[in-house]
This record gives sequence, structure tokens and C-alpha cells, in this order.
Amino acid sequence: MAMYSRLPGSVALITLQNPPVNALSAAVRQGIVDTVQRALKDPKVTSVVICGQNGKFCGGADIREFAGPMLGPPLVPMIHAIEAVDKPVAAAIEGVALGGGLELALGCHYRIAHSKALLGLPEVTLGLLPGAGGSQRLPRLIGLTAALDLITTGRHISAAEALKLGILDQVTDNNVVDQAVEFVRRVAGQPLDSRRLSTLPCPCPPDVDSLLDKAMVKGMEKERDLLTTLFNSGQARALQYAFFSQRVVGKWSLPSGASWDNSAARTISKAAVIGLGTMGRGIVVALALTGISVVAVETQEKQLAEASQAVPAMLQREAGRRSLATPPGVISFSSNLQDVSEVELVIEAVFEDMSLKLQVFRHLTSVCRPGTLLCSNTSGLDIDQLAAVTQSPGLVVGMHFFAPAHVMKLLEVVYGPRSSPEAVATAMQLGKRMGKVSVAVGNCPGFVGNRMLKPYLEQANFLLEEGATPQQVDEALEEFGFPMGVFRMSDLSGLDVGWRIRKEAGLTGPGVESTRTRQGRRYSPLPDQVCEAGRLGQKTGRGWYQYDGPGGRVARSDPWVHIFLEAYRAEHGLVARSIAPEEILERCLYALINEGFNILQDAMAAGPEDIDAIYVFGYGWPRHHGGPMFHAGQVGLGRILERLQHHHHNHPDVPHLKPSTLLRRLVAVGSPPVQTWREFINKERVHSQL
Ligand SMILES: C[C@H](O)[C@H](C)C(=O)SCCNC(=O)CCNC(=O)[C@H](O)C(C)(C)COP(=O)([O-])OP(=O)([O-])OC[C@H]1O[C@@H](n2cnc3c(N)ncnc32)[C@H](O)[C@@H]1OP(=O)([O-])[O-]
Repeated sequence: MAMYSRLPGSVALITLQNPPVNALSAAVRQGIVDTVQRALKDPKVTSVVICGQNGKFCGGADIREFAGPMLGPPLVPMIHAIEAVDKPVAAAIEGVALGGGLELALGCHYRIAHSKALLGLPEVTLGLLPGAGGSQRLPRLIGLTAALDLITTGRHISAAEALKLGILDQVTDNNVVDQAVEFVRRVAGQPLDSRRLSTLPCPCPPDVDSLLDKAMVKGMEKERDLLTTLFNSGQARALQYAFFSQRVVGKWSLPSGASWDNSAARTISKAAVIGLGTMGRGIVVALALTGISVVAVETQEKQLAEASQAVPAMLQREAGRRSLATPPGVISFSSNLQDVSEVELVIEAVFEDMSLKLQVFRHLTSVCRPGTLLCSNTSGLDIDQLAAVTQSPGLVVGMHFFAPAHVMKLLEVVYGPRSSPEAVATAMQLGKRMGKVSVAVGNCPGFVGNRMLKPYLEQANFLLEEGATPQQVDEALEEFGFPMGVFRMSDLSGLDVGWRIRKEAGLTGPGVESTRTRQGRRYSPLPDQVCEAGRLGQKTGRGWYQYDGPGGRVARSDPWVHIFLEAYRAEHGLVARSIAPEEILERCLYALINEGFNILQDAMAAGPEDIDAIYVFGYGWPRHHGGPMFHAGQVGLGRILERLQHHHHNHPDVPHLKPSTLLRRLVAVGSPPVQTWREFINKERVHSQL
């Protein structure tokens, strides 16, 4: 896990070996201790270089070890021992030096990096802090202000910035190990005192200096104590879980057995987008940013004219914000569907109306050349129904983007029963190329994200009927960590979005009685009536809140809403009661989580990590709560079950509160940790008990 080799010119080379990122696992740490000792004892060795295998120096401590007991030699004394060595030790950095990887490099006397390397102390993104001397050595190297910026943001910096800050001694475009070897040969025999960072005073305002010097030893102890506390904090576990679940979803699998490692993806170089509304424009930009050339089609002249102005500006802005690996693809605009005959993949993004989408797919299947993938950006309509009208249903998948499509990281790739593994693999890979977190989901109404959102919204509306205000519901959810509560979010996205879907489903509209039940289930006509009053949210300046005119962003309480709610309750004989934030959270979040269990039971998501990645990256679920399913495990499945039973008992006409069979089964087997549910579900499915 750390290879020792002797190079000409009395240099010892220590190579970290722990693919894929040379994380500092117990074995690697032991390897470093042993090889440093060996270099120290070898009289022929006058200098040492430490590098990483496979073009990566070191991605930090091994996050996988955090859940269990810390085995092997601890990092802090290991790095101290390197710093104390009386032969020059240089870190040869390529790829990444992150977290403990950078702290290891800071314990070396010199640091040489390849120009493309990234460095940083991202511990804060995992709910931790630099726990191997970084919070002490970095300020002594680059000053308190710069060090605090890197530690508190966790951001990665380029080799150029690291050189400028003083973290690096040299940057090279050549072979960094060769450069480091040459460097340590040159400095062999020079005094090392000034290179031992932990012994230096911290360059900061004199009044703090003396404190910091004394605090040095205490600082290390304090850092260790703090890190121990953080390691075990729920937030740190949630952030580490979120880190891994984002990577687990890339290893997708379908109930058919198709998966990421047995399905060939096609590399797309020319695509088309049909429909240039808000979503279509964002999708065009997201595709072009990957270097793909795009035919952007809109049949309505006015919309086409607006888009042909707006899209290049959006592309320029986004391209400016990112250091693109490849130049953006060329975008051509057209009003004629015939112009998509040569593309390899089409994304339909027309109005959310099934008859219109079917018409577009019928047209596409006759215009596009055989083998073209036909994708829909629908947010919940039946992908298989669209596939049925095409000549190659196997090449039809959903690519459900989230607004704004060129910014939001989530992409739901929806497979129907006929979607081929190649189509799914191609859409998943295309999403990754666009910088998205692609999640493969089954073809059920609302797919995964919106299917879970339905009971969440439903409970929020019921709570208004029972006495809560939009502010109280939003404040409870924002206190939990959502950037926006459900009513502020609805005002932002537009109340007419859901209203149109309910009208399409025959739940409201002219001729539908505005009662509080539909098909024997409780139903709240509240949002329908708010829409009927012309209050569609920010776009009309009025919704659940009031704004400074149409397009206003600042939500303010609106007396109209309170009067309306009082009149509504009186009309339906409802007596308002005071509702505690705990009940608001239970009713909204546990109904959402319960639907997540139903989704897993129906095999519409492969595992809890898929659902959690969808909610963290697409619905603003607070990352420090890991995701809805992770949170359920943190609360305790038995508690979730008991509370759902309680609320379902009080509201027997709300099926979404009926505890999922899978939830009951997991509680019955002792509520195993979330990381084991995937295996449990697969076993249960094999015994078809679900
Ligand atoms: C004491 C000290 O103060 C503290 C306490 C610490 O040091 S805490 C730890 C601090 N370090 C970090 O926060 C760095 C976290 N990693 C990353 O930011 C990225 O991984 C990357 C390094 C920029 C590479 O990105 P990538 O896009 O090229 O590949 P990938 O898909 O992301 O990752 C490729 C594979 O490597 C795995 N992996 C990456 N970093 C890992 C780590 N530190 N530990 C364990 N596994 C890791 C990852 O799960 C995936 O596994 P699999 O899915 O293949 O099975």
C-alpha cells in the first residue's frame, strides 16, 4: 500500500498505492510509516520523494473507514514523523492532494505539483475539519486569512493558485516525480528548520501570534478532540453518506438485470431539442456546454425568435462561469422538424400535454434516421405510451431535467419496460457529461421525485385546512433545512403547474364539484381555488404570499390568504387548531418518506441512495440530513412507522399515510442500516414477499 524504491542519486521514492485515489487507509498509513523509517535508516538515502500511483497523489483519509473503529497508525503522529525527518522529503503532487492528502504534503518539507493538480481541504463538505494538522500548518504557511478561506469553504484550488498562495514550491507541466527528484537532490543537505511548518510562528496579527504559538500543541489536541466529535455527529455521517450515494447512483441497475457495467453507451456528438420554452432552452445550453452540436427546434415563430436571442446569451454566461474542457457545441435554430434527420439523439421538451407529445414522437420517428434515441423531458407522463408510437420503442427513454436545466444537477433517466440497456446507458452517460447526477428510475406516474412530492404537498394543504398558515408550514420546513418551504417553492415554480396536472387528471376544473374528497380519498381543493382567484405565485405577484408585482421574489404574508382560509374552513365546517412544527414535519416528511418505501417496493428505484440523491440534488433536501431515506434511518424506522400509524389512524381517508409494507418488513427484521436495504429488498423480491 506504499511501495519503496531507490532511485539513482540516493533518492528514496515512496509511492502510495490504494486505487482509485490513494486514500489514506490503515494499510496505506502503515505503509508510509514503514517506508519512511526505511528511508531514514538507509545511509545511502539523502532525500525522499512521496508520490501517488495512477496519476493521483492522495484523495485524503479513507472515508469508508469513518464508520468503523480507526485501525492502523494515526495520521497526526505519522505526519509529524515525516516533518521531523532530517533528510529533505518532497511531495510530488499530481491529480489531487485533498484533505489528509494535502495535510500529508504539508508535513513534507517541499511540495512540487503538476500544473493540472487540484489541492484543497474539503473536510467541511463531509461535516468534518482538517484533522491531520492542516488547521495548524496551513495558516503557518499561507497566513490565517487565506487558510481560513480554504478550510471553511472546502474548495479545490488549482496548482497555479496554490503556488501563488505559497503552498507549492514548484509547478511543472512535465513529469512531476522527475521534477521532485531533481528538486530534492538539489536541496539535499540544506537546513530544514524553516521547512517544518508546525514549528513556525503563524503569520497573523501580532496580538494573536503569542496565543497561537502557545495554542500550537493545544491546537493539535483540540483539533483531534473536535474531529472525534465531528466524526460521530449525525451531520458528518449524513454528509459522508451523501458523498457515497452520489457515486452509487452511477452504478445503476435495472430490474431486467441490465446495469452500468454490462450496457454499452453511445457517445453523442449531435443532438436536437424540440420545444424552446424555459426547459428546452436550458437543455440546449446544457448539451452545448459539453461540446455537443445542437439543433434547437421551435415551431412557434415568436418563441423561436426569443429563444434564438436568449440561448446564445445563456450559453456565453455559463461558458464564462466554467472552465470548459472543450469549446461549446454549435447551436442551430429551426422551426422545421425535418432538420433533425441527422442527429443521434433528440430530447423533446414541449408543453406537458400527452397528446402534443405523442404527435411530436410520431413525427420524430418518421423524420429521424433509424437508431436515433428519442427522449422526453416529461416530468411524469408515461414514457411507454410515447415509446409505443415509435418504430424503435427500445430507443425511447425519459430524460427528466430540473429547472433551470443548465444549472440543476439532477437528471432522472426514466426507463420504460421496452427501453434498451443501450438507451439507458447512453442517457446516463450523457447526463454525466453534462455534469449532472444521473439517476435511473422506473416509469411510474411522477417517476421518483415528483411521485414522492405528491403526498408531501398534499399533507401541506391538509395542514392549512386544519389551522396552519403557509408561513408556519414553510418555517417548519426551512428550520429543518430546506432552502424553501413548500408554499414558497410552489409560488416560485407556479401554482398553475400542479393545477394543470390536476385538471388533466379530472380532479378539478369546470363541472367538477369542489368537495374535499375524490374517489373516496381526502382531497384539498384549496390550491385549485387559489388558482381560480388568479393567484399563480410569483409570476402573477400573488399566490400563497404576496410579492412586489408580477415576477417579484420577496414573499410577504398576504391578509387575503388568511381571510380566504378562514372562509374556506367556515364553508367546510372545519375548526382551526394550533399545529406544532413537529406535526408539520412528521406529516410532510414521513408521508414523503413512506412513498419512498413504496417506490423501492415497486422497484421504481434500485436503492435508497437513488432516492436520496434525487432529493438532495433535485428537491433541496438538506445535504446534512443525507436524504429522505437516510433520514428515516436516523430518526429510526420504528418511530417513523409508529408516527405514520398514528397519523393514518387520525386520517384514515389519506392512503399516503398508510405505512408501506417494506417499511413494516424492515422494522420487523430489526431496522437494519440504510446501506443494507438494497440487498434486503433484492432478497425479499427473490422470495417475492414484497
Ligand atoms: C484527516 C483529514 O483531515 C480528513 C479526515 C480527510 O481527509 S476527509 C477526506 C477528504 N477528502 C475528500 O473529501 C475527497 C473526496 N473525494 C473527491 O472529492 C473525489 O472523489 C476526487 C478525489 C476529486 C476524485 O473525483 P473523481 O470524479 O475523479 O472520482 P470519484 O467518482 O469522485 O471517486 C472515484 C472513487 O474513489 C472513491 N473515493 C474518492 N475519495 C475517497 C476517499 N477520500 N476515501 C474513500 N474513497 C474515496 C469514490 O467513492 C469513488 O469510489 P467508487 O464509486 O469508484 O467505488
